[in-house]
Amino acid sequence: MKKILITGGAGFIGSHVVRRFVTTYPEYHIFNLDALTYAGNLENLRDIENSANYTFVKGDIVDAVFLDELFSEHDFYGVIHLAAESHVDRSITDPMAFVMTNVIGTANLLNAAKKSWKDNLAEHLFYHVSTDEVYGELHDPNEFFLETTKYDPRSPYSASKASSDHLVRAYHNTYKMPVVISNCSNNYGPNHFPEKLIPLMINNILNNKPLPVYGKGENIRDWLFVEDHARAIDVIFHKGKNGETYNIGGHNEWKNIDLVKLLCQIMDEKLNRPEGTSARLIHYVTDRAGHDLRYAIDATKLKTELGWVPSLQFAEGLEKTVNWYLANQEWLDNITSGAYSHYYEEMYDGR
Ligand SMILES: Cc1cn([C@H]2C[C@H](O)[C@@H](COP(=O)(O)OP(=O)(O)O[C@H]3O[C@H](C)C(=O)[C@H](O)[C@H]3O)O2)c(=O)[nH]c1=O
Repeated sequence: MKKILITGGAGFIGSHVVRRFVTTYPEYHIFNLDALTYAGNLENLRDIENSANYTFVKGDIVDAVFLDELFSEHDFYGVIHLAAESHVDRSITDPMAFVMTNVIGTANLLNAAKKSWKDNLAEHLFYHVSTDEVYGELHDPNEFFLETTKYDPRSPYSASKASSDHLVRAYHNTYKMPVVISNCSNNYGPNHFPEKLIPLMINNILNNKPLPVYGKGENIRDWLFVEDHARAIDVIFHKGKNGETYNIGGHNEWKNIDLVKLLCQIMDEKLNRPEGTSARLIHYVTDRAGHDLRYAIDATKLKTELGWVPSLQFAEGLEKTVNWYLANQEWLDNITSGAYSHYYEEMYDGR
């Protein structure tokens, strides 16, 4: 049985990747390593936690000694590295947390893998899951990020992810570690922590709280359903070429304000509220510092070389997402006011 280590598997994207691998590949044993910081939540994996091919390990990738011990205990065939601090706003107020986890943590993981795999390095794989934010921002509507686009990270978050991408490439070039990297656009779907735009808006609409739209709401993001991202990771892990980078995206660009208005409309329908009720909650607030204008990704390489395309239309994905939050209000309440609320209150100002 091949052992695979997935880091950050209790988080939003990580939990979807863990579920996909545990349920699709009984021939693998999946180890989910997660520090269970504020956004990691084992509730996300209740349905698969008793699977014979699944083990949860609590630990922090910043702890190099712990990682060395873990790698000496298990001969992992591969690593899929998703553990990261991911919220841009938090990176503006606390950049060092991002440097520690995203840069130092990734370096520790690469080192532990390199030491453990030294006798047969070529037979292993280190997969780094990254973001399209490393490419900076776009202004020309006809331009898209390509795998060859020069890195231009502009927030502490994206700079920390760019650094970790560079470290992974450095281990490939210097030590010949087999690696793949993917850079994905904005994800949405079930289990998304309600600090990010879509779940925050859903949560605030449910609770009749103001909907904070940064600046004029003109910034553009490309949205991809999280299960489509997990499927892309599966495809790249199995078929990606050693040393290559793959962009992943939904080809689904939305101005923030249009997306918020659409969510208001869907929520009014679902909650049987008169049309326009939720939209009245929209508040334009001070813009994010250094707010990137537009992210748009070209995922042609992934399509032509590995055959991946997104499976869900946005309308279908949003419908699924909203339905999930309505059916799982306890999950949301546990984070915002229940069992996990101290994290939410401490780390987030509760907008
Ligand atoms: C939370 C919030 C956000 N926004 C705006 C800011 C952005 O233009 C957009 C999406 O923000 P969010 O923080 O959800 O996501 P991004 O800053 O685009 O970054 C996300 O997508 C990339 C790919 C990652 O790699 C990040 O890890 C992930 O967090 O909505 C608002 O207007 N109001 C709000 O309350």
